[in-house]
Amino acid sequence: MSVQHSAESLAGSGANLHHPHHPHPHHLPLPHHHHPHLPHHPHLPHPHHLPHPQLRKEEDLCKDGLGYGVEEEEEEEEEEDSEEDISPAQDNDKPKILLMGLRRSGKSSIQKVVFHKMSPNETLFLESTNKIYKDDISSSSFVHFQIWDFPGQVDFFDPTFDYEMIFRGTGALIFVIDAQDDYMEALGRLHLTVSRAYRVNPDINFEVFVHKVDGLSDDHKIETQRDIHQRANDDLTDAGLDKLHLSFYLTSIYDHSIFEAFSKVVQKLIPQLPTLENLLNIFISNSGIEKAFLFDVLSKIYVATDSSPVDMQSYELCCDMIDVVIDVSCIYGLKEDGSGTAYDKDSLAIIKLNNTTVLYLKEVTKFLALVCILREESFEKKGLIDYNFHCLRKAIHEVFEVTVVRRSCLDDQLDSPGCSSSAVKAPVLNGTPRGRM
Ligand SMILES: Nc1nc2c(ncn2[C@@H]2O[C@H](COP(=O)(O)OP(=O)(O)OP(=O)(O)O)[C@@H](O)[C@H]2O)c(=O)[nH]1
Repeated sequence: MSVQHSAESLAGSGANLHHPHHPHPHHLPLPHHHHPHLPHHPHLPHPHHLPHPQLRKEEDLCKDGLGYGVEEEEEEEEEEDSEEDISPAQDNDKPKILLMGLRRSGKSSIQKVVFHKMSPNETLFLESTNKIYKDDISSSSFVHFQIWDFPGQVDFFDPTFDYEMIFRGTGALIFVIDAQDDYMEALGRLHLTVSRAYRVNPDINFEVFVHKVDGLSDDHKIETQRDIHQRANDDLTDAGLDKLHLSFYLTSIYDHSIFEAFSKVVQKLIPQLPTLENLLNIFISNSGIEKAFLFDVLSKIYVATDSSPVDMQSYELCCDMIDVVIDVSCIYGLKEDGSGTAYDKDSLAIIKLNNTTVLYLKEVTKFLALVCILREESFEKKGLIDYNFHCLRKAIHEVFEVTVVRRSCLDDQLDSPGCSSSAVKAPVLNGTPRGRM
């Protein structure tokens, strides 16, 4: 059970509901901390089919005399839909994201803050990681992968460390550099790590988090990133690895930058991204919406957004909206005995800010929510928005249903005795053929 609510004038300016250096509201010890009530479920990806969303402009709706009537009729269908397991990957098909970097660079903190709702201040007490820690994100989230947190002192020359096996099944390698520390040693380690990984699997996405930038001034941040970028790329050029591409992000666990960076890392691993982006573009342009994000509710990673640029304030505002909705639902939406879920198919929230901005959140799947930012005038056409949302939701379900069908066909083929496994190509994730591990 969830709470539907509309809160007027929640934030003064409509932005920045929290200060970066204070614990974020979602880190306060509210009941959703571990999201115990978010449902649990299975998964899948790969659509190559763009469903026709049939979104409508206002005139079309009026012409047909459609609107809520149609929505109500189809509501029952939707209920069934939302019980289905729709998410991007099957167990065998989970991409791995590796977190590497020197000791104390912040790897475990990143993993705990983004995926386990740990408060940034609590990370001060994290103990050093001594062995590879594997975290399976799939049971509670749409984003479906394993994160492997490595100890800082990984030794590539240790014969018990089978780095070939590890890199072969990897979708993304995140290398964390402590920007508050002298980073020359980290750069040497970065070079060694990425060059080894690249030789084993050139399809890995190499992501460099220039981390702990909360302690740096804006100018210093940019200068540090430029310097690290330059040195890392020079090292690669000297080693003849010009084709190895590194992406850089300025991150901190004390603000939303770590969630934003992780969103971008994860998006590169979602094959349906262009389709989702396209659907969101059609949706916003037909509904008078300024910006729309498709969020993984648990992690607050945005799985997709329309193609207009993302500004940090809008992203933060939408993250805060998710926190508010889940917190209110946890407090007032559960049954007395604590049963029920804080996020379900009825989850819907509208928040009107006092600067004529409206925030609109609605459930899309068990794990995904659409969060939109729009102007008050556009919200007058709420019927149109609701109708178009209904079409968008259906299309998103179709995108992942197609994938489920494709996957199960592929599995049938692999299992059938007449079919040699070599006759069927291994599933490809972002160009990375993945063996079953
Ligand atoms: N200021 C600041 N400190 C951070 C940030 N992220 C992590 N830290 C701190 O950095 C310290 C080390 O963090 P860990 O997450 O344990 O580092 P690690 O890389 O996992 O360390 P090992 O397990 O030894 O490899 C902790 O005290 C964290 O609180 C950040 O964004 N900003």
